Amino acid sequence: MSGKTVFVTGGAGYIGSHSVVELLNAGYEVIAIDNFTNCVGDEDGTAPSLKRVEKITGKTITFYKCDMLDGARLTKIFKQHHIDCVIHFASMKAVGESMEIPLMYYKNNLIGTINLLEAMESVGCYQLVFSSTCCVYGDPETLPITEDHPTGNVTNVYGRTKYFIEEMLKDLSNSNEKWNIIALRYFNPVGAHPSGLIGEDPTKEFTNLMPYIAQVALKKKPYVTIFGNDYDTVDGTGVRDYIHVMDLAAGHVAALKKLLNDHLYYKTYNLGTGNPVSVQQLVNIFSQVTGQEVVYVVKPRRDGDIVAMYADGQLAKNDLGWECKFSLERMCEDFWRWQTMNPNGYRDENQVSGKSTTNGSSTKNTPEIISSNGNGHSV
Ligand SMILES: O=c1ccn([C@@H]2O[C@H](COP(=O)(O)OP(=O)(O)O[C@H]3O[C@H](CO)[C@H](O)[C@H](O)[C@H]3O)[C@@H](O)[C@H]2O)c(=O)[nH]1
Repeated sequence: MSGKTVFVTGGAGYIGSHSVVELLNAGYEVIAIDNFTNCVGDEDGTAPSLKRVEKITGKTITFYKCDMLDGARLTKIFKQHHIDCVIHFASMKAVGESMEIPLMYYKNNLIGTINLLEAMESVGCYQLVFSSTCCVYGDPETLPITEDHPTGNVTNVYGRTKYFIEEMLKDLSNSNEKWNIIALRYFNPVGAHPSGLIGEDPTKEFTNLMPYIAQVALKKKPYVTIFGNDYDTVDGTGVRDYIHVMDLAAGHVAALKKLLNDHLYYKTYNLGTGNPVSVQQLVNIFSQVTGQEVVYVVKPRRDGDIVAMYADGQLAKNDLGWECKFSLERMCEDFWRWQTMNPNGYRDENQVSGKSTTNGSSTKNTPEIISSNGNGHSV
């Protein structure tokens, strides 16, 4: 058991909540904050996702509803606890939206991070795992992508905020050798915890591929749009590296262990499977695994889309002793379980009761399973 206390920003969100499960299971104490921009929060300021995490793990989380733009409050929380290390997930993250309201993205992501770093400095906490993205590589010059691939040629504002933060963290680690920072560059996280109790529940429109496919399989949307089938790829559709969110979560625990054992100053790692998967392949596999019909329509390419991105994960494997365990089939299966048990995400009445987070209360949920024997097909 680690006995260390980890401060998790964006802890109630999709990747945050799954990582909190892994942290608790690894013996860490967790203090989490969230402002509920990307996830559902209860009216009393508690997080339904984290109540379910407590149910899954049988452990308790200290939670604060807190906006990272409120630097004074952040520092106050740091001064109230002994915090050994930080995992920083919180950010605005929708690529399309970032192009429409860039100032909001720069303000939230950059200033929020600066406030966090100042709060950490104020209590002498210098261990940080930062949630970055493969977006920092821009349109890749070579595949699979290694960590030394050039960064900065980013195609959207969201990715640029992450790139700027990476640069800032690098400067910080050069300025004071006490800093010990890992930036994890995620490829495309999908799937859900195998219990079906926690998963991705976007507060805004569904835009990412797997959540959209699931909405179609649930008959909540009529069809999936495949953005372009004339790329130079295996079947003409876009290629990505989908990674199970539980593998990603385990990657954070591995990174944290590394930080607590070694002084790295500043280091980046890719978290991906290295397995290239096309849009068409994902539609087909999702349909096969779930036995649901996934209707799709091919339309023109989406503006700004990159043709193909997948990771070289060797460095994380060697240094962190971490590798992906879950197959693409398992990603679909677990995502579908979450969706069918919670067709309205955390908004459903909640069947889960358990120990509550700070100020928490029990909630209920109504599972619903829609079945059909169809397969993926186009219209
Ligand atoms: O309805 C859809 C949605 C997506 N796609 C295609 O599916 C692939 C994946 O698209 P997503 O929108 O799911 O994901 P992106 O790769 O565009 O972006 C995601 O992964 C990035 C890293 O690669 C960032 O993390 C970003 O925040 C996150 O949204 C792309 O080829 C896209 O064109 C479709 O064909 N139809």
